[in-house]
Amino acid sequence: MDTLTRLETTIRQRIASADSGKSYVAQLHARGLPVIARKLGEEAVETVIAALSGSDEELTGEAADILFHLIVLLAEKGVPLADVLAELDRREGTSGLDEKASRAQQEG
Ligand SMILES: N=c1c2ncn([C@@H]3O[C@H](COP(=O)(O)OP(=O)(O)OP(=O)(O)O)[C@@H](O)[C@H]3O)c2ncn1[C@@H]1O[C@H](COP(=O)(O)O)[C@@H](O)[C@H]1O
Repeated sequence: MDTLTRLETTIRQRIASADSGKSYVAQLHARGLPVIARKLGEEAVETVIAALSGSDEELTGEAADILFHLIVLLAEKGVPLADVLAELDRREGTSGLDEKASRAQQEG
């Protein structure tokens, strides 16, 4: 099992355990979706700041934080990480520029 899938399994177990005294994930779950979504937004901002003015080490840490909180958000919503990976697989090999051009054509 890869790192992100193992992390998703742990996160889902923590959400199910609902023991917020012992688990940060369970604590986030108890605080609810708006708090988790806000946390993801904060981590995104911190990642941008690290990219623009931080070290590679800081950016690595912030990138890990954002991936972690994204998987918490997906788990909270019941969206499997596998679905996101499948969507990326589906997009594989299609240039973003080609996709954008075909969208512009469809929109007239
Ligand atoms: N990968 C992570 C991980 N990355 C970051 N974090 C936590 O995410 C939080 C990041 O928030 P901040 O840096 O903003 O810190 P903060 O100000 O204390 O956060 P808030 O008070 O605002 O919520 C910190 O408490 C980090 O410890 C993580 N907590 C847990 N995991 C993984 O999740 C698993 C389950 O964790 P628990 O639910 O705590 O058992 C762990 O075994 C790890 O594998």
